[in-house]
Amino acid sequence: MLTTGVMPTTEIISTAESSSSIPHSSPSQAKTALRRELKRRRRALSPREQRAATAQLCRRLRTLPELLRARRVSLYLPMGGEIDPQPLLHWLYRRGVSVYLPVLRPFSANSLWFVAYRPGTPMVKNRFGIPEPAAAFSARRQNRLPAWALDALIVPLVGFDANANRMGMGGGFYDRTLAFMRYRRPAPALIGVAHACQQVAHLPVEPWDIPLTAIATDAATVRPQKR
Ligand SMILES: Nc1nc2c(c(=O)[nH]1)N(C=O)[C@@H](CNc1ccc(C(=O)N[C@@H](CCC(=O)O)C(=O)O)cc1)CN2
Ligand SMILES: Nc1ncnc2c1ncn2[C@@H]1O[C@H](COP(=O)(O)OP(=O)(O)OP(=O)(O)O)[C@@H](O)[C@H]1O
Repeated sequence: MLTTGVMPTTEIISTAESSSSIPHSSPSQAKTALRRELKRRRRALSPREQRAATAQLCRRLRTLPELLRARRVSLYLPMGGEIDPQPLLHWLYRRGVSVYLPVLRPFSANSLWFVAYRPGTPMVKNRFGIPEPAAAFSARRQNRLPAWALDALIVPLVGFDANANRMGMGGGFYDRTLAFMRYRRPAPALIGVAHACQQVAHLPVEPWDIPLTAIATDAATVRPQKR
């Protein structure tokens, strides 16, 4: 359901590109307005609503087969009202799963590395103010993995729809990092997570979008219909 009133859905859909090349155009006004509205919605949740949503989300994530069989998992540290996957950490550590965080890759615009996150990992804030493993720690090869070596990624979403299409922060970080998934198998499971209130009726599918395996919220699990 598109309850934002920011833009008619048809206008949002009409911004989808049909070409297979990856244009470096600025995002459409409709997409920018929708992103702003969805970020406002999640920031508007009270601390109590945030805590309840996080607990429900993590309960749901613990039942997903993709996470039950994963040995190497990435998650993220939340900002700006994002739903918090951190209660999952103890469950993962207890089961001997290796946990990784996304780190902004140096010398490679808008793409990510995944760096080991365990007790004692030295942390700094990145340019967006999000804590991430410190540069010297991330620089050591034994502390990091490329995305293809993970079994599952928990991916933060700004918006999603009933067909598990996603919208992120707009930097193209995850799409660039996961672009290999178009040709390389096996590929990690991609589990998008968001608050239920971040669902909209339809999102445009961009040529560079990498499809998610599933989306989990505090209220539901959404899987893409057969393509
Ligand atoms: N928690 C978290 N970590 C993450 C991501 C994310 O979406 N959430 N990312 C997913 O790609 C990557 C970082 N990408 C980002 C892309 C854009 C902005 C950004 O535009 N920030 C605004 C303020 C935030 C807001 O508008 O709410 C800014 O710095 O001005 C932040 C992170 C890796 N780590
Ligand atoms: N594989 C890629 N190679 C080059 N540019 C890319 C690639 N994927 C996405 N981009 C660029 O990134 C920009 C942001 O894309 P989009 O608006 O879809 O971000 P998003 O999916 O919301 O962000 P994120 O992936 O960080 O969650 C677009 O301008 C797009 O051209």
